[in-house]
Amino acid sequence: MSDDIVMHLSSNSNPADPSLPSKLAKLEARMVGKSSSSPAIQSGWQPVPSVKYEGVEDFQASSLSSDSDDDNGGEYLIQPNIQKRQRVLEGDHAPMHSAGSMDGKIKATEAMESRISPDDSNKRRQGRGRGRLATSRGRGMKASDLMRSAPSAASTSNGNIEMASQKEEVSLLHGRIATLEEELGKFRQEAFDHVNLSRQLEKELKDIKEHDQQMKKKLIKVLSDLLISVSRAERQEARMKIRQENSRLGNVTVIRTGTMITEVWEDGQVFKDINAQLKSLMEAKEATERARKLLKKRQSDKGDGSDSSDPDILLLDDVYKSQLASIKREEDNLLRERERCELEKGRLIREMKRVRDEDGSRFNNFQILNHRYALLNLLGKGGFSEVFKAYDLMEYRYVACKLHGVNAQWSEEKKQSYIRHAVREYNIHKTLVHRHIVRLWDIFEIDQNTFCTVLEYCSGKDLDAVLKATPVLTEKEARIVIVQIFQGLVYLNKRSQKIIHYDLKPGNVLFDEVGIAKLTDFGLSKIVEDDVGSRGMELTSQGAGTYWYLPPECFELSKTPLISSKVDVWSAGVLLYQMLFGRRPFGHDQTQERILREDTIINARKVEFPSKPSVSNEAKDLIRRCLTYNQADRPDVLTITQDPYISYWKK
Ligand SMILES: Nc1ncnc2c1ncn2[C@@H]1O[C@H](COP(=O)(O)OP(=O)(O)OP(=O)(O)O)[C@@H](O)[C@H]1O
Repeated sequence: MSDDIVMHLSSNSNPADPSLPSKLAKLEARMVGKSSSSPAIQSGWQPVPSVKYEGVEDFQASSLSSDSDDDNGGEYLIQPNIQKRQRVLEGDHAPMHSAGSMDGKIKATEAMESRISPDDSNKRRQGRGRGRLATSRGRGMKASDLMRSAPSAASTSNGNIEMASQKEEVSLLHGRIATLEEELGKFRQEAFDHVNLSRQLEKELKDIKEHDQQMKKKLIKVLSDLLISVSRAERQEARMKIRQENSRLGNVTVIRTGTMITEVWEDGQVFKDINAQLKSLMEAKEATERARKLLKKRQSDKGDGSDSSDPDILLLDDVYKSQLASIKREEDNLLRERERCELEKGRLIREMKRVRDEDGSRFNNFQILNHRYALLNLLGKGGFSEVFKAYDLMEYRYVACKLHGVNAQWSEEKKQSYIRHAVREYNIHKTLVHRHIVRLWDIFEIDQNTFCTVLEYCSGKDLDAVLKATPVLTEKEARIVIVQIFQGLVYLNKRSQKIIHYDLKPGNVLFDEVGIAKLTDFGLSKIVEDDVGSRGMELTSQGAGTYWYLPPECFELSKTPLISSKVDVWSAGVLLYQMLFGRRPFGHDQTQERILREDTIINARKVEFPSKPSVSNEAKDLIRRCLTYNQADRPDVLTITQDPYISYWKK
């Protein structure tokens, strides 16, 4: 039996359709009442070969179509079924009457329905059922017409058996339909439940999202409150420490001379104590030297040299000598202690300046910038900027917020030039991603005169602070730092767009919490354009930079200097020298102005090394190569980094 038949029956099994029971009743009545007097049986039935009666579908069609002409055509209705029955008995399996095959069809239909939505399948089933019904009727009409013209040859008993089997089959189908409808109902209920569940889940998701948002807000509030209270505590501690150090190391006092008020530094107790001890040592030294002189005089006054072996005199002389040696030792200790205190004093002065700058900053009250960066304490103040430690509330990490202030008094032209400069720096810096280069995360405007760049936070000191605290590093430490600096420079020179840093100095080398060195401040950097030849690019910002660290070509006045990565090689050489010897190779004690006036760098033809501390020849050779006076002879970044002293990590 085809799917269509199942559909057809299913559509007719609808209790709302009363026609099926009446049709069945009619069918039964015909079979019972008319079969014995059937003329077809009397005259003998002749099969009609041209009529195709294959399966129930056709039987259904003919039986359904026959309900309108039961008076004259009923006797023929069973004929095709006898024929079919004969075929079945003969082994023709084409028509699918058996319950087994019905079952198979129904199962296939169910399987199909399970793959499509119950509603859809139901609709389709009903639609197809109706369509097939109309078609079957059409075909049924033709069949019955033909049958009317054909003589019937079936016996009554055969007809009864056939009818009984049809009835059974119909009731079976009714049962099936009822099961299917029941299942359909279940599917519908399930679908309804799923829709409800998905609505409920959607609502729950929305609630969770809202809750998440609220929690996030709370978290940010708790986090920033916590950060603020830690920062407040740090501020208090810093000020308390300064007060303690002030009495020990010194403080700023105000001196009034007429109408002029000047601030001067007054040393603290530790310096007074050391100086007093040095003074008394000096006095003791002088007294001992005086006594020794007297002894010598007594010896020479006698003139006969007889006392030269006088044990008393010999002993006294040794006592004086030993006393002088002891005084010298103490003096040396005190001088070393004073030097150490001087370094502490320097640190205190910088910290006092930082705190003063922090108190004077308009950003000192823990603002949250750009709804994201919680400003904490001031790290330091540069020429036109303040750098604050901050916390990124979105990425959950510390950052350094550099606040660039454009002076409101500046002319519009100067403001624009400054902003252009900063944006240029940002555009260069933001593309740099390397372990030895400070990352630039973000830039945004705060108000008309202020904008902020957000940098990777380096919690260690910068190299300038390190060298102020410990002017001479061991060679091993110095080498580790310079190797990292060169690695950063190699990165800048291996990009498709090469960059000259141009402002390498201790203040622009930062350290993170685990001591990794990173280059920062690309404010004076130059992008080396593709068309620049091997001789270098024009230096358009002559005069900028820190002169102790710049090579001779940057001071060329007769023509526009041509520069290359060799500028950074020179600066790195100066840095290595300074780390090893505690001073810069050229113009160490000179001011920037004096370096220019006296052409210090223009005359820096040969580098000299102090005898102390002792440094390896490899280090000295590298410094000499970096500080090659003639730019043409000086190696560039990629060449100098082949030096074994720098490439030692490859061993
Ligand atoms: N990314 C950072 N992480 C931690 N500290 C930083 C960071 N950037 C700068 N600082 C610190 O902030 C202070 C000021 O930095 P800034 O670069 O403004 O100073 P500068 O180099 O002295 O000034 P200028 O750029 O005007 O020469 C310095 O002490 C520096 O160590």
